[in-house]
Amino acid sequence: MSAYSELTPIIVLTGFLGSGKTTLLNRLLKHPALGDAAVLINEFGEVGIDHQLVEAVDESTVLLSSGCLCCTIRDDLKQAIMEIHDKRARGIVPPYRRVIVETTGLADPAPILATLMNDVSLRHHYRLGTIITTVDAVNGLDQLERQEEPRKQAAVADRIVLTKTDIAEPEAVEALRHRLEQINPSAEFLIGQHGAVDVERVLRADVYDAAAKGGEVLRWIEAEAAASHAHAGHGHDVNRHDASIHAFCLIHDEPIDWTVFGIWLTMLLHTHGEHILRVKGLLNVEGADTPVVINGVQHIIHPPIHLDAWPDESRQSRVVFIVRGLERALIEESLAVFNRLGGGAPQSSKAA
Ligand SMILES: Nc1nc2c(ncn2[C@@H]2O[C@H](COP(=O)(O)OP(=O)(O)OP(=O)(O)O)[C@@H](O)[C@H]2O)c(=O)[nH]1
Repeated sequence: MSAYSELTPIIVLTGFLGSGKTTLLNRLLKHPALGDAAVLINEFGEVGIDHQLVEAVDESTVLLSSGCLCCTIRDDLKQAIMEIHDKRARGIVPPYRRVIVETTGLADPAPILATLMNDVSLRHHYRLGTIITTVDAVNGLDQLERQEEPRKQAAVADRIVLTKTDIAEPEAVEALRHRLEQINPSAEFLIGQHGAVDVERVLRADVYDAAAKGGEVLRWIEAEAAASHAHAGHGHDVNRHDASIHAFCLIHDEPIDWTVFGIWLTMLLHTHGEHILRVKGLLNVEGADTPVVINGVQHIIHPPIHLDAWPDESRQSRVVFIVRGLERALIEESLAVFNRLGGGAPQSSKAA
């Protein structure tokens, strides 16, 4: 076994759906300390888009799209890290000094931490580093009340990065911070508008100390470690997530009319935003050579981003929805109406 100081730290970047993980990751990867980091990205649902939005995508970026990281963690995460480790040893990927794992927004962090802390083969070469949790200042308080995942994500954090403070009311930011301090008094708080954080502060003393987070966090991790021994190889725990949450992807081959699409999405989020936890897509827009990225979180649509190039060969538009208690058929029907009126929206859908 290597000396502790020689172990490669694994930074975990977590935070609820749409809270700004990928935005922050892109900023972190520009910092010299993290420029060579290996990155593992996990998405909820079959069709991943995030890895296409991380700017420094290369052989050191691995997409774990087979499901939710916290469910398949015992095999997939370990396997992905060991594969990249092996590639580093054989010179197939450039040497890296850190690994960053971006979880899904729906991740329960406990099994992830349990694996990174306790897996015998990982422990030979890796150690858990800083846990960074992004919390959306606009939707965060509501998400903390409604869902268990964001509460756990906040509770395990070393650093909590408050995002979207630029579009939130100052009183709302204060109330959110107060709630987060109750959940995790040991975390250091940072403001990270559009991912702009003090990276030195984020990385300082990157040794994870579960004991400092309070008894509850230790109990979660120990329970996961015990469950991992009891159920080795059992795979996905269907009860881990609220069964009313599901993801699907709409795909469209022809270029999309931007104005009509914008009206449809605005109306959809206005009416059903409470149930639309996340929508993100890569659009082939009429008259544009390169794709437009759209992002929505509940009732909010973020400004679209024009990419400089397509991330892959496909020129299809892809829009991923993660919804709670909303039927896919409802969105498809609304699309059908839209298509009859204006045309040009995604038509087919793929379950995830
Ligand atoms: N105004 C504002 N928008 C932000 C900020 N941070 C992120 N965003 C926007 O929020 C949207 C979602 O950001 P992402 O980085 O994709 O969020 P994520 O947590 O990776 O999303 P999932 O992987 O789907 O959970 C994007 O449109 C971002 O541009 C911020 O500080 N201020």
